[in-house]
Parts: sequence; C-alpha cells; structure tokens
Amino acid sequence: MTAKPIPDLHLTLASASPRRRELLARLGIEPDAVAPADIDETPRKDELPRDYAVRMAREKALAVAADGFVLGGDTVVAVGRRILPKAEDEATARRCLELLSGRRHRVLSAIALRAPDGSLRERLNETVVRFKRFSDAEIGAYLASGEWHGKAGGYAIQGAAEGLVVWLQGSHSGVMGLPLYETRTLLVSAGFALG
Ligand SMILES: Cc1cn([C@H]2C[C@H](O)[C@@H](COP(=O)(O)OP(=O)(O)OP(=O)(O)O)O2)c(=O)[nH]c1=O
Repeated sequence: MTAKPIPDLHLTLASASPRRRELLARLGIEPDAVAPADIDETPRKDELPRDYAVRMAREKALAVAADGFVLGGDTVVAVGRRILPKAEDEATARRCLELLSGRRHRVLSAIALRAPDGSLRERLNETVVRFKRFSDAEIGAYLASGEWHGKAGGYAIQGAAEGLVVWLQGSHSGVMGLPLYETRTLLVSAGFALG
C-alpha cells in the first residue's frame, strides 16, 4: 500500500523561476509542487519598491490553490523610488544598465509563506549593490550575452554581471531571487520541518 501524502507537510513553490527552485534546494528543500502564480505585476501609482515587492510575494503565495505551505517570492531592482522593469528586450536592458552604471542601487527580495491554517508570513531582504562605471564596450558585451533576459533591472548577478560588481552589502541569494537566511527563518517560524 502506498502511503498517502500528508497535505499539511507539503510545500508548493509559487514561482516559475528555476533559480528560486535551485536556491531552495540549497536549504535541502525540494518543493512537492511548483505552480507559477498568474497575477497582475503592474506596480501601483507611487508604490514604493519595498511595498511592491512584498505585495507581489504575498499575491503569488495567495494566488496558488494548494494544500500545505505555499511560498511566493518577488525580486525588485530599484534606483531611489524608481522600480526598474524586468528586461524583456535589449533596449530595456540597455536603459537599465545605463542607469545602474557607476552607482548604488537596491535589490528588494520579498518572500511570503502561506501556512496550512491560511496565515501569511512575510520577510523582506534589502541588498545594496554598486556596479562599476560601464564602458560602451562592457554594455555591448553584456547585452550580447543575453543574460539580462527576463531579469529584474536587466542583469543576473549569478552570471557575468558579478564581474562588474564593485561592492555588495546584503544577500547574494536575495539578489538572485530568494534570500536564503530570510527563507529559512520564515519556514522555521511557520513550523515547516527542515531536513
Ligand atoms: C537582479 C537579479 C534578478 N534576477 C531574477 C530573479 C527573478 O527571476 C527575476 C525577477 O522577477 P520575479 O517576478 O521576482 O520572478 P520571476 O518572474 O522570474 O518568477 P515568478 O514571478 O514566477 O516567481 O529576476 C536574477 O536571476 N538575478 C539577478 O541578479
């Protein structure tokens, strides 16, 4: 007889991002299900980057119908109060890189966990990153790499972009999409049994 799964112990990752899954695996966690949340990701008028990141993580965790725990996450790159887009085309990626060149920016990475009793817990990681001042050749080479595609702020720190980072204060995993310290403490505080 096959043992019936216990729904309360299930974890669903409400994300289409393969990086979030890889980062979760570093905590020894393999989600029982991966179910991308289909939500409207348009920022509200005058919404602050950190409020937007937390709201998106929360909406993702709430949008997925599943038993057990549901984990949502959202990563936002911000320059001051300005939320940078996810770069879906080269022109957008170029604009992001020109804006980020030689200056500090913030990466807000929020996570939200819906527990089996329906309660919701959230955590936010804020990391400050400073890139070198980019030459035209560096921007050209980075755009040619295609690594910017689908990434908030038009770069991926897990690739060649890290070679352009002068300084970072905060969480490397947070910039990639899932801040591991916050994720671990959130799961522990909700009573999720870590391996
Ligand atoms: C800044 C930065 C962002 N990113 C990625 C992480 C996220 O996947 C993406 C930000 O978009 P998100 O909306 O946070 O995530 P997503 O659309 O990829 O997946 P889902 O909404 O289904 O969870 O940018 C990197 O991979 N590396 C980086 O250095």
